[in-house]
Amino acid sequence: MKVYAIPLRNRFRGITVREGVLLPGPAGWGEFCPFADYSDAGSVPWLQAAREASEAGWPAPVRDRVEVNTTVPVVSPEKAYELVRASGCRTAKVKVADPRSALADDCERVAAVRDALGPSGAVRVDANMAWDVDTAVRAITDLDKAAGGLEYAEQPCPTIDDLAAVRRRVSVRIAADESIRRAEDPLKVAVAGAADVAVLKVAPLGGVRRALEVAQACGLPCVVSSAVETSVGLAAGLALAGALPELDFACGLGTLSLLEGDVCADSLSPVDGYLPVPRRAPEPTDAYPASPAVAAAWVDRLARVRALS
Ligand SMILES: O=C(O)CCC(=O)c1ccccc1C(=O)O
Ligand SMILES: [Mg+2]
Repeated sequence: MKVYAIPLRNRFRGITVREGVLLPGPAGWGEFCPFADYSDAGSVPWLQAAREASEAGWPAPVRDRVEVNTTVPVVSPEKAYELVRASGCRTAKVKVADPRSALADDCERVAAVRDALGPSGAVRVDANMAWDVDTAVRAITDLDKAAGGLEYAEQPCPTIDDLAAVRRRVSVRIAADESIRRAEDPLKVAVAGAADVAVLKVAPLGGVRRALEVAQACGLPCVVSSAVETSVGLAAGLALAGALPELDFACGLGTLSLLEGDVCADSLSPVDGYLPVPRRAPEPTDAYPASPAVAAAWVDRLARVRALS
C-alpha cells in the first residue's frame, strides 16, 4: 500500500493537494481517494472501485484509445489560452461560476479558450450546481455567445427539476454530473428530461462494471470523467471509456496536468488529445509520499470504510 500527496498546479474545487491510497492486488493497482467531503459510507463505492481494479480487473474494451478534453480551472484568460494550446486537445472544459470568478470573467476565459481551440474545437462549461434556474439561463446564454457556441453546460443547477427547467429554456445541451454521481436512481435524470449527456466517474459509482450498468440504465450519451486521480485511477476511467458501447464525446480524463506530478513513471498524459485504453493500471513508484501523519489518517480512513463494506 502507498499513500501519496501531490500538490495541484491550481486550486481546483477548493483543494490544493490531492491525496489518496494505492492498493496492490492480483489484478494490479487500485486507487482509493475519496474527496475530504465524502463520509465513510459515501466512500464505500470508491473502495469498491479500487478493489475491482486490484482484485478483479476490468471488462474487455471495444476501443484502444479515447479522445479527451483538457480541463481549465479558474485562471486568467491568458493562462487559459496557454493551458489549452499546450494540451493538444480539441475539446476544453472550462470551470465557471466559481465564487472567485464573476460571469464577465467566465465569459472572457471561455472566449480565450475558443481562441486557443479555433472554430473546429469544442468548448464545454461546468458550473458544479452553482446557479438557480434564472441565473443559469442567463449565464448559459452569455457563455454560449462568448464561446461562439457551447458543446454543453454541465450541472448548472443542483436539482433534477431545475436541470429540466433550464434545459427547456436554452438551446445548449445540458450534462448531468452530480445528479448522476449522487443519485439513488440514475434513470430519473433521463426520465425527467433533465439532461442530454450523462457524466460518469468510476470511483463514486463503485467501479467500471457498476458505471457500465448506470450508462445502460440511463440511456444517455456518456462522458467519462476523472476525480483528479493519479494515473492509477485514470486507468480505471479509461477502462470504462474503452468499454462503453458508444462514445460520442471527448472524456474528462486529461486531468493529470492539473497535478504537479504523478506516482507513475508511465503517466497517462494525453498525446495529441488522446489517451490509450490500458488493460491494467501503470505500476506506481514511491514518488510523492505523504507525510507520516497524513499517511496514518488515510490508513485509518481506509480501515473505517473497509469495515462498512
Ligand atoms: O471532467 C473533467 O474535465 C475533469 C474532472 C472534473 O471536472 C471533476 C474532477 C473532480 C471532481 C469533480 C469534477 C467535476 O466534473 O465536477
Ligand atoms: Mg462536473
